[in-house]
Amino acid sequence: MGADAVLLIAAVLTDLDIKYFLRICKELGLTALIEVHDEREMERVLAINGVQLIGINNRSLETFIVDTSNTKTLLEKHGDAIREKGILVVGESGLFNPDDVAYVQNAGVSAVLVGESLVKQADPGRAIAGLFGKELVH
Ligand SMILES: O=P(O)(O)OC[C@@H](O)[C@@H](O)c1c[nH]c2ccccc12
Repeated sequence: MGADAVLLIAAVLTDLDIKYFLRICKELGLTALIEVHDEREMERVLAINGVQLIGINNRSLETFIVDTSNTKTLLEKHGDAIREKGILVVGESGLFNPDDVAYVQNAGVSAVLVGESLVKQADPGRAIAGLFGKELVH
């Protein structure tokens, strides 16, 4: 047992903190998912070397307002730079159905981070399949 990855939230870390944590992660063999919510955070994180995974949080951690178009807006602006660097993007928060997942996928994410819509359901396997528009056959 143990952790495979850590979440580094750009909103609460300085650039120096992020660089320092990235070095520690590398040393420990941990993958760092660096989370951004807005343009400024995205620009800060793109300027840091060695970033492999960026999570775009659709939820503001200040207001808790969720807006999935945040992923689209940030990828429209920074998608080229992200692809050039070979960074993978995770779409985070507010994803409840296959349409939501397809929307962030079309915007350019390679993975999704889902909480609420899965934890509220009794059968997690079925719930994950449902999120991708598939039915689980037991
Ligand atoms: O429950 P949701 O809307 O599916 O969101 C999951 C996840 O993105 C969210 O829990 C999260 C992502 N980054 C965070 C930082 C702090 C607290 C919570 C989060």
